[in-house]
Amino acid sequence: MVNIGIVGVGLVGSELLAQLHATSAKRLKVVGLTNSRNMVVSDTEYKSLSLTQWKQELENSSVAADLGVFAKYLADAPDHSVIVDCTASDAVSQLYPAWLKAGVSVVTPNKKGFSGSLDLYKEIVALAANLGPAPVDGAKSPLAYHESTVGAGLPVLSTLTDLVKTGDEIEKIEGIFSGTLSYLFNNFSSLSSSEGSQSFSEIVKVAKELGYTEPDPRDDLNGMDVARKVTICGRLAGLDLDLSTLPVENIVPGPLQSVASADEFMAKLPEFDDHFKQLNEGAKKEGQVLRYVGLVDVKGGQSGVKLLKYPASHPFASLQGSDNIIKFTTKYFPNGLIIQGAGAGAAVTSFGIYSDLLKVQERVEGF
Ligand SMILES: NC(=O)C1=CN([C@@H]2O[C@H](COP(=O)(O)OP(=O)(O)OC[C@H]3O[C@@H](n4cnc5c(N)ncnc54)[C@H](OP(=O)(O)O)[C@@H]3O)[C@@H](O)[C@H]2O)C=CC1
Ligand SMILES: N[C@@H](CC=O)C(=O)O
Repeated sequence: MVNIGIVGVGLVGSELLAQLHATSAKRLKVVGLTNSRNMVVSDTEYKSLSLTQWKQELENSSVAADLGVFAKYLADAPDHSVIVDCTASDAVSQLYPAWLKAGVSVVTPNKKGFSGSLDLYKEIVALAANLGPAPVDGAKSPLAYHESTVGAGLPVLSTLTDLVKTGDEIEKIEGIFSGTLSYLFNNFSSLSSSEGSQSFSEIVKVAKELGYTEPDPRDDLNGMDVARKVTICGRLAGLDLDLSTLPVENIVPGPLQSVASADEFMAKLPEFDDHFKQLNEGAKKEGQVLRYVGLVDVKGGQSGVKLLKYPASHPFASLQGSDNIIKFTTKYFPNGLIIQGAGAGAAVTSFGIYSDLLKVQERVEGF
């Protein structure tokens, strides 16, 4: 039996609990939940918390959130424990090394720990038995899985890891890595779209309502979400990519880059609809569409993130909905290995996290 503690029960964390409940996961047991205010943990016997009443129990809990106490509770469990970080918090990701050192595995869709400081990344890799050279010691070995940090539930990182481990040589990884920006430009910049269709700001609003955006949608439009995914893939492919030096095209209009809150940003975005309309019309006149792409250029050193134009015949031009498309060009796959599908939203993200939890459970229990 594997104990699970979930940090962050917003959109993605709640959906994960719903998926665990719907499938009555037999060898996974949720024993702790915390948001930034309150926490609940089970008793000393680590019984499962209620997967139907958890919201009320967390809201009514008189125990203040304390990630130190939360992690110790999980580390003290008789069976293997996993902390699932479903926040977008940098501060929470800084705690992964301490959790791993205490023997607790980490599963997360949070990109911060794997794309932030290279030192933190290398420390996590060195401590997790599945990522680095740490000795594997059966059920005690802590593991770290983060499939949902790139492409939500799409098998992007597991495929990349397998290619690297089996001796393939990655030349480049390119694609549309953002569900939000895919949805935005698929709907806004199509050669068949009629005049007077939805404005740019209206489509951003829908993407937010559909759960595709980051908690703060500026993190999507400023390119940082894609830059983080490019950094994560680049590091797995052997590059020491760093966000501070990666070229990133920020498409947030200048005057909106410094507004105080996400709400103010959303309220002012309609003032810039004409700016985006003109960009789109420029592309249309050339018979092209706009697409926001990321590139990991292992051989050529040109990794980065940009808004580019593509003709209708290009595969990026005909994507649907929030789909991501990621193409690996490698020694084994000189014509490309392509992964495509829904790349954002609570259901697919939680599917990726749940699959990672099953990998931990299979690895520590052997079935
Ligand atoms: N939406 C998607 O399609 C995808 C999302 N992701 C990632 O999933 C993660 C979660 O996203 P989402 O569910 O939309 O985010 P939400 O904003 O809906 O939820 C975040 C949760 O984290 C909690 N939280 C924040 N800081 C802390 C803290 N310091 N300690 C404890 N809890 C904290 C919040 O608590 P409180 O309410 O108290 O503030 C809230 O419960 C993000 O990292 C995102 O990038 C990854 C792939 C796809
Ligand atoms: N905001 C992100 C969510 C998944 O990582 C996106 O739009 O792709």
